[in-house]
Amino acid sequence: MAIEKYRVHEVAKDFGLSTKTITEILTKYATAPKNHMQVLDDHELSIIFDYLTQHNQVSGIQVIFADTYQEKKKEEPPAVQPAPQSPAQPKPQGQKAAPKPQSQPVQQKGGEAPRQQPASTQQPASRVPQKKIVDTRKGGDVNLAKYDERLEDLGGQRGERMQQRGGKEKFRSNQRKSGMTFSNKRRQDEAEKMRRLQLEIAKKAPLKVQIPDEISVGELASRMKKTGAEVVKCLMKNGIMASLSQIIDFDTAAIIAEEMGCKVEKEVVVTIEEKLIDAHEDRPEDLVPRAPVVVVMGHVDHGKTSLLDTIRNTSVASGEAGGITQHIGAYQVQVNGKPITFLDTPGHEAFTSMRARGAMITDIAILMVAADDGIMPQTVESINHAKAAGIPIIVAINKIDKPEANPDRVMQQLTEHGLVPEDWGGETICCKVSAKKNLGIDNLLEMVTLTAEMEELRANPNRAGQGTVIEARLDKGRGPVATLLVQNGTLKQGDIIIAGTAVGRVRTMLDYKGNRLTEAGPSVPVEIAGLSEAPTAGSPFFAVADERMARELVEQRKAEERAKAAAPVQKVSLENLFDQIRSGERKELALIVKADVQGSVEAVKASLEKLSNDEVNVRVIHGGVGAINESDVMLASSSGAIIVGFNVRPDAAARDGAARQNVDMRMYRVIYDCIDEIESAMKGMLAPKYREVVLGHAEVRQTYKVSGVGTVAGCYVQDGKIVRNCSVRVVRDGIVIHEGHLASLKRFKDDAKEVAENYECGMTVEKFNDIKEGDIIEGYTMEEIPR
Ligand SMILES: Nc1nc2c(ncn2[C@@H]2O[C@H](COP(=O)(O)OP(=O)(O)OP(=O)(O)O)[C@@H](O)[C@H]2O)c(=O)[nH]1
Repeated sequence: MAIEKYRVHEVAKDFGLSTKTITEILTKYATAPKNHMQVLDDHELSIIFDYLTQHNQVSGIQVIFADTYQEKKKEEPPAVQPAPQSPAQPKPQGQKAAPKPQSQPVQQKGGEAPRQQPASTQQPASRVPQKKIVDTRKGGDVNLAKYDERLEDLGGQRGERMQQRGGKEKFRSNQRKSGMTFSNKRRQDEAEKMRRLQLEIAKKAPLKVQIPDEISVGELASRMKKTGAEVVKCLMKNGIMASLSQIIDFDTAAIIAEEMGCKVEKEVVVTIEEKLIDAHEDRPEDLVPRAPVVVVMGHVDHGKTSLLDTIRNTSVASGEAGGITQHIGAYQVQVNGKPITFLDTPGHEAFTSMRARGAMITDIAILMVAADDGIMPQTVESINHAKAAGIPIIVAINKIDKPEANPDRVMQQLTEHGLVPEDWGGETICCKVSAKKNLGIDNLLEMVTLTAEMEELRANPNRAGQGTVIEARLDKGRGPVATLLVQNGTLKQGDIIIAGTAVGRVRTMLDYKGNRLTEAGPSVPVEIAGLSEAPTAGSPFFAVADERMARELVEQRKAEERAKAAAPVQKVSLENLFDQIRSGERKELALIVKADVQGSVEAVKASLEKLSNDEVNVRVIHGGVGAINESDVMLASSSGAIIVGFNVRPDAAARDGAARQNVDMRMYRVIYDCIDEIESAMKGMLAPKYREVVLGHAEVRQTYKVSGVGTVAGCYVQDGKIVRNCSVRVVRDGIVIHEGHLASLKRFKDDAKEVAENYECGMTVEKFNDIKEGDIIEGYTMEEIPR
């Protein structure tokens, strides 16, 4: 900005004062100017203006405005008519310079220089005696902006007047310089200063960076407006070696960003799911009691189905004889006016398979134990499944009508599994019932309602319905049909729902009896039609407001599913155990132990649990005798457990399930090996160099004793292949009875290198002759694991 010069003599001239007066003011209040040509700075000018203002007071600000107003009015007629400005104002004549209202009024005659006027610092005050007391600018607290505005106004008016009155060109140019230009300049100066200051502040204020949960180093650098090298260097300073493409977590990124002078804000990414699905927490005052959801578990033939049938049939009003026609996988009964929802899918498999998918739908488990049979392997499984889910167990000791029933023995056995009956001072409710004869069922149901009351099960019926898919199928006439359990809110006919990868409107809604419903509240099971496809059991469903967005979410889920299928991830394995412990992800190592004899189960369980240390707790969530089955795999999958087998093998379904669900199964023959391996894995010292690769299985169909050779097994290769010299194990009823090598492999009379699936062959096992018909010979090799 060009700064115009304003000299002593120009100031004097503009104010109609002598150079001497100005010089005197400056000498008194600042430094004396060298001569009349000296350029004055802002400070000096302020002093002069202040001084003149103080010594040329007006009676009120309105006087000035009144003057201005009147003067303007007067200017309207073409003839220049000096008019009395105010009674106090001296009358100027003709083209004489107008008096300055707030400063020195100057009386000039003709072209006479104002300098000729005798002037002193005292003089102006005496010349405007009528204009009194308006001084707002005393002391250092000067409002410059206001001051400038006044000055500009005055200057502007005077310039205008001068022009009107044919004032000199020179005067006008001075006027511009002194009044208008000067104040504009000052104002611009101020504005410029302000802008610079703001810029400076903005520069100094820390840069705000938004950081998501995970961010690549390169992206972080660009968000912080820094170079990648600077960020990498800062990371290294903090002991983190990371390349530009490496992903770092929010905490690390935040530390780095703060260290580099940025202000960190967490970037919240709102997904379609978050936008679409109402997941707000209910306020306690909105919650009302809801019916408990009960599942019946137990060993085969202990009476689960009979119990469910009895409960269902007795609950049906006599008028509805003929029972329930519509079977929808869940039903509700009323006990003393209180509803109980039963999942009509007996067995823990269904229960655990849902839990494996993250669906926690049951509140209470009824454990059926036949009084004549006692606790059996599946009873133990059921106990452990319910315990893993953390739900209360009510024991129904069934078949008490049988003469051989021995409920006390059952109770004794229960204590061995951590369920101490109430009668014996424990907390487990045990009810003696007969499902067949309908004995004690009422009491059992009452116990269920009591337990439910203790659990304080609540839900909010006044929100959009949500819950879990219990089962779904494709009906020929009705299309995809799903049984849903509403867990919170109220599901209404016509609602748009999304369940896993299925979406659609609730076209029809039926209760378990087949009656049409228009709405269903919490804990109510319903069968609905109207979905685009049959959703998977265990999928959560939600009633949503926006169908288009719901369809978009379904597409997204389908794409995610495809991507997941392409890249399976191992949930927990001995290989990744240490990493998970180190990263704090895992605080507990859950194990399922299966062995050939109960003694081994107990021994292994005790030894493994002793491995617990400060960082990780080792817990055997289930132990049992026999081959590893699908149920074990499901429990492992839903609980994030590793399966440990001793002298047992997984059956075909378990093998498939484990492969599908990435469950780690470890087989051992010696307890010591198992303890050693798990201990090493926990310390991160596991160095498994070899992995077992199962080649195939052959069933022994016939055996021949050949003298000098031993027992020859005539086999049929069921799957895979058997290769000569491969390692084999002989498995009888799921239990490994021998491990060794093949001694010979023949097709008819010839030696064979390998025998493929569906072919017969003869084989002998090195140093083992106790082969029997029905044994399974599993061929395997050890393969090096690339590290
Ligand atoms: N005496 C007597 N028999 C019963 C009782 N409850 C069930 N049974 C019988 O026990 C057998 C098995 O009963 P289910 O209800 O099918 O047993 P489950 O546990 O559902 O069996 P799975 O479905 O095979 O797992 C049937 O023959 C029933 O009649 C009972 O209270 N008393």
